Amino acid sequence: MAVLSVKGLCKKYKAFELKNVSFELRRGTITGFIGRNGAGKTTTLKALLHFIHPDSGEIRFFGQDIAEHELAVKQKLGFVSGGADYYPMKKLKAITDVTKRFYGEWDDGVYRRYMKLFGLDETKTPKQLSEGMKVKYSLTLALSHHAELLIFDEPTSGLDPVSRDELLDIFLKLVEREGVTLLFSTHITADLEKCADDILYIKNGEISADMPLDDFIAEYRVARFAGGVPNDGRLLGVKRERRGCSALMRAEDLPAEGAEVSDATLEEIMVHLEKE
Ligand SMILES: Nc1ncnc2c1ncn2[C@@H]1O[C@H](COP(=O)(O)OP(=O)(O)OP(=O)(O)O)[C@@H](O)[C@H]1O
Repeated sequence: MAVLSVKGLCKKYKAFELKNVSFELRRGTITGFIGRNGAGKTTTLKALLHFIHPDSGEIRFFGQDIAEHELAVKQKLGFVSGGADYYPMKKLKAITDVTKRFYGEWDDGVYRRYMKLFGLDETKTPKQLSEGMKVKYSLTLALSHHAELLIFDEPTSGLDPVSRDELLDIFLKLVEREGVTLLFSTHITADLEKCADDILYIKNGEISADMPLDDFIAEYRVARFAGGVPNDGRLLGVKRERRGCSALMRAEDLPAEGAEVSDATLEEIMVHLEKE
């Protein structure tokens, strides 16, 4: 049974549409949710959790339909989208006390451990925290009730490189030791190369790739040209570089004439594909 199964999720706004989004998450895996600004990542994540109401689609967490079992499902979930901006003038301790009442599996020991690790002080208010610290506090709340599935919207974007690395280590440990499943959106593709098993790639409201990260990366090569680019239909997303040009090629295609061909990073694949 999939930890999360999404079928035909649709949501229409005036100038944007989430089109028939379908995917599944396997237990004990990390999935990176990628796509350009405005591609529909936050809309998808919020619609999954019914923070916004989808127009149609079936969403099942742990085999249960969220529309029918919302409270039971949310007990087993940790969700973070942005920092703690609610109750800006309340002390963290007061916010924690309210939050923990909701969760049957709340674990004060785990909470204290993350508060200490992230250097958070309970006597402060969200207003007194930096953006990165607000995210860390939201993550602490999400990580303190033994959630089986964690869904985070850009959890690393406001963090310094050391904190980002620490957080990715936490993700890997949670998966390894507790079999937790994680879905998170990010623009920092290097983070995914460090920890993701699978990627989910959304383009203009539609899923354009859903597969193991290693397979996705293995599908492509980067071809670099010192001079002009040959007129070759197999070259994808040609772009100018400081010296010459580069393009993406499918790995099964023959190297283009005059090109220096190398493995592609996830960032290179995205940048070139988005030019198509
Ligand atoms: N409440 C809303 N009403 C109308 N349009 C909306 C609403 N919320 C989001 N949108 C539109 O939906 C589109 C997708 O937005 P979304 O926030 O899901 O993108 P994203 O992939 O998360 O982008 P980013 O990487 O910038 O966070 C955007 O064009 C946005 O303007």
